[in-house]
Amino acid sequence: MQKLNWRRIVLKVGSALIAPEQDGCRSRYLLTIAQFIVRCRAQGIEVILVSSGSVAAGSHLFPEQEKRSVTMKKAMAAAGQTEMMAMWDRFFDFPSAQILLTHGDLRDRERYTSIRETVFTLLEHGVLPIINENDTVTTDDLKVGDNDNLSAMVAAAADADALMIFSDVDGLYDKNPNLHEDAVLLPEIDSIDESIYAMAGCATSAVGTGGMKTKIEAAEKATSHGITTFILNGFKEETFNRLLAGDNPGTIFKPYEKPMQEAVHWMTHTANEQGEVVVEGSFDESLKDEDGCIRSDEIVAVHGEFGVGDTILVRSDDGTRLAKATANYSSCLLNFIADNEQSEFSEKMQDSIGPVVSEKDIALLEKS
Ligand SMILES: Nc1ncnc2c1ncn2[C@@H]1O[C@H](COP(=O)(O)OP(=O)(O)O)[C@@H](O)[C@H]1O
Ligand SMILES: N[C@@H](CCC(=O)OP(=O)(O)O)C(=O)O
Repeated sequence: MQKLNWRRIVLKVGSALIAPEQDGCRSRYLLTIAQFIVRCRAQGIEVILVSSGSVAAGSHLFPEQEKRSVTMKKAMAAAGQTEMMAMWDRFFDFPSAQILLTHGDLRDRERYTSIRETVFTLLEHGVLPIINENDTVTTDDLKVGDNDNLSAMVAAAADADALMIFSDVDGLYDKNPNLHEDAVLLPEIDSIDESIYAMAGCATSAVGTGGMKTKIEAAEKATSHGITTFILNGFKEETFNRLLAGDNPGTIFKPYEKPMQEAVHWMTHTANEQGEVVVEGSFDESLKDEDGCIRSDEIVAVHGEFGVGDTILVRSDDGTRLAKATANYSSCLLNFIADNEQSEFSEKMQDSIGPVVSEKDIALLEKS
C-alpha cells in the first residue's frame, strides 16, 4: 500500500451513515469508517472525527408526533449523542474524546484558542477527538447549523491538510443526482465560484442538513486555508480503499495556492462582526498609505457596540462590505472621539493608541 502524505486529516460523517433507519445507531457503515481511521493512524496520520447523527440516533426514543419541535430535537440530540459516542468508542482500542461546540465558542478568539490547544493535546497523546455541534445549548444566534461548515472550521482550527466529507452520494454532481438521472459527477474543482454553488441543491434524505450547498461552503472555507477537501460516498467500502491507495474516489477541491494565514482565515470565515465602522470611499487608498491602517478621522459612522479586540466590519459609505478587522478602539471611545474631534484629549488618545484597525489585523472581503 502506498504511504499517504497527509499529516492531519478531518473526517466528517453525515447522519445517514450513523443512523440510516433513524432508529438508533447502526454499525453497518461506521465499521468501515472506523477501519479507515485505524489504518490512517497506523500510517502516522492524525485523525479528527466530526460526527453528525445525534438527532437521528436519538430519534427513536421520542414519540413520532412530537419530533418536529426544536425542544424535542435538542432532547433527541442529547440522548443520541451518548448512543453515538458509545458506538464509536466500541470500534477503537485507543481512547476517544467528545468535544461539543457551538459557533459561539468558535467565534470567540479566546475560546477558539482554547479549543485548538485541547485538540492538539489530544492528538499528541493519541486520543481521537470526536466533535459535534452542541445542539442542546444552541440558539439561532449561537449555532453553526450544519456540520459541513463546522468541520471546515475545525479543520482550519486544527491546521489539518485534508478535509474528507463522507456523505450518501459519490461527490458533487452538476445537479442533484437523486432528482436528475443525467447528473454528471465532477471529479475535480479548481476554484469555487457562483457556478459551483448553482449546481448545489438541498438534502433529499430525511436526516441530512444543508445538502450540497453547505458542503461547498465548507470546501470554500477549508481550501482558502490550504486544506484539500473531498466530498465522498461513505456508504461504499471502495471509497476507503481507493483513498488509501492514493486515488480520488469522489470530488476533490484543490487548496488555494496562497492560503490565508490562520488569524485572517478565522476572522473571515469563523468570527462574527460585533459592530461596524463606515469609511469614505473604497478604503484601498487607506491601505496604500504608509501605515496601511485606518485612523479615526477617516471614519464617518460607527454602528453597534464593540470592545477592543472584537471583530468589526469595515463598510464603505455606499454600503459595500470591505473588510473584517480587529478593533483597537471600543465603539464607545470612537463615538467620543467623533464628538470631540478637535479636542486635545482626542488627538492625544489617537497618538497613544494608534490606528482604529491596523493592516496585520485586516481581512479584505470580496466586494459585495
Ligand atoms: N449537485 C449535487 N450533487 C450531489 N448531491 C446533491 C447535489 N445537490 C443536492 N444534493 C443532495 O445532497 C445530499 C447530501 O447532503 P446531505 O443530505 O445534507 O448529507 P449529509 O447528511 O451527509 O450531510 C445528496 O443526497 C443529494 O440529495
Ligand atoms: N449536529 C447534528 C447534525 C447536523 C448536520 O449537519 O447533519 P448532516 O447534514 O447529516 O451532517 C446532529 O448531530 O444530529
